[in-house]
Formats: sequence, C-alpha cells, structure tokens
Amino acid sequence: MNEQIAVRKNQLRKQLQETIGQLDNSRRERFSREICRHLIEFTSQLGESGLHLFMYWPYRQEVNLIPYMEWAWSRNHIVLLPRTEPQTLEMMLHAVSSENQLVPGPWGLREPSPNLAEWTSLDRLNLILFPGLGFDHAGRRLGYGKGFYDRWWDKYVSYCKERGKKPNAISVAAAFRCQIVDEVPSEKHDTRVSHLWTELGQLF
Ligand SMILES: Nc1nc2c(c(=O)[nH]1)N(C=O)[C@@H](CNc1ccc(C(=O)N[C@@H](CCC(=O)O)C(=O)O)cc1)CN2
Ligand SMILES: Nc1ncnc2c1ncn2[C@@H]1O[C@H](COP(=O)(O)OP(=O)(O)OP(=O)(O)O)[C@@H](O)[C@H]1O
Repeated sequence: MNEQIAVRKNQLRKQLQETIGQLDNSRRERFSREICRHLIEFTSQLGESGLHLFMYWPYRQEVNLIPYMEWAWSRNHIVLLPRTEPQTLEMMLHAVSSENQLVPGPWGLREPSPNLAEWTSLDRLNLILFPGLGFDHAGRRLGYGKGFYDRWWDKYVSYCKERGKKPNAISVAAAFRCQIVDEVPSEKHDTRVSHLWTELGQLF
C-alpha cells in the first residue's frame, strides 16, 4: 500500500478516536437512537419482512445499533453479523436472532458463536451497513485498518459474478456527525457507501 496514504490514515484514525471519545455517554445514546430511527425508516421502504441485513454489533464508541437490530428482529428480517478470522483477516457471516448467540471475539469484539452455521448466500443481501471511524461526503470510509470490509467486499462481488448476478445490496453507513471529515485518504481497494445517516439526518 501507498506509504504516505497509510500514514495519513493512521493520523486520521488517532484524531477521530479522540474526537469520538469526547462524546459523553448520554449524548452518544441519544444520537444513536436518532440514527436508528433514520435507519428503520429507510429499511422499512425496502420491504416489510425477510430482508437480509448485514449489520455489526457495536464496538467501542460506535453508534449503538441495538435498537435497529431489535426492530429488524421484531419485523422478521434476517440479521447477519460478521465473525473475524484473525489469521486470515477474513470475515464470515452468520444469521443471528438474539444477543445470546454472541460470544467474545478478538480485539474485544462480540461476535456470532462459531458453532452457528456460516451464512453463505451472499447474493441475497439487501443492505450492507459498513462500520467506520470516519467518513467523508463522497462515501469514503476509514476503518480500523485491517482491511476486513474491503477484503470481504471482493469476496461478495466475486460470489455474485460467479452466479451471473449483480452485487446489488445497498451500501450504507451510520455515524455521529463528529465522524464526518472533509476527505478520507483513499486507495483503489477502498469501498464506498452510497447513503449515510448521522443524528442530524441523512447526509447523502
Ligand atoms: N462493530 C464492528 N465490528 C467489526 C468491525 C468494526 O469496525 N466494527 N470490523 C471492521 O473491520 C471488523 C473487526 N475489525 C477490527 C480491526 C482492528 C481492531 C483493532 O485493532 N482494535 C484495537 C485494538 C484492541 C485491543 O486489542 O485491545 C485498536 O483500535 O487498536 C478491531 C477490530 C469486524 N467486525
Ligand atoms: N481487497 C483487499 N485484498 C487484500 N488486501 C486488502 C484489500 N483491501 C485492503 N487490503 C489491505 O488491508 C490493509 C488495511 O486496509 P485499510 O487501511 O483500507 O483498512 P480499513 O478499511 O481502514 O479497515 P477495516 O475494513 O478492517 O475496517 C492494507 O494493508 C490493505 O492493503
């Protein structure tokens, strides 16, 4: 990877972690509820039930998506959560229907139990929610720097192509307003999101 971009990404990661850290818990919770409300409104327009939604269990200071996940479960949507393989830096998806199916994972993540069957029908995904430390107005994202989502995205695109299908899930993100920056340094492999919500509403 381009060394200069890697350095700029690391600087921005540090800066954003500090900025997000300054949000107090009560605002974080209030903003998260607002963001979940926007996500629910958007997802409701995609279908009444049975949608395949690739979400993530909140980590550290991320938006708390649990209200959105509980809403999805209540509407009989299928919630898919990632499980990381630290050796290969790959992610597997598992359908999860309750918090009880999560176990402690690497880096302090909470992940689907490896005992659950892997969910592989990637061409059925309707929506992919990308986590990130920061985003810009063009939909570029900055993650934790292990390339999990970029690598998984390649797998997703190949899976669909091999079956003669278009990878047509909608790529979205949810973030606090303070996570939006002018420009996220980006490389060719970096995937972008097409919709983003903050506590103030839809940014694009
Ligand atoms: N909620 C959520 N789940 C997710 C991601 C995410 O960004 N958010 N990921 C997106 O890719 C994957 C996990 N990626 C990660 C990559 C690096 C680190 C990491 O280095 N964390 C700490 C070190 C923590 C420790 O060891 O104590 C760090 O920031 O220094 C964490 C997660 C899959 N699941
Ligand atoms: N599609 C890919 N195939 C192989 N390696 C990749 C791919 N995408 C990214 N990488 C590698 O992963 C590393 C981290 O990439 P990057 O800084 O873009 O991560 P990130 O998007 O911030 O992290 P994450 O996706 O885990 O949240 C880089 O060394 C990059 O070369």
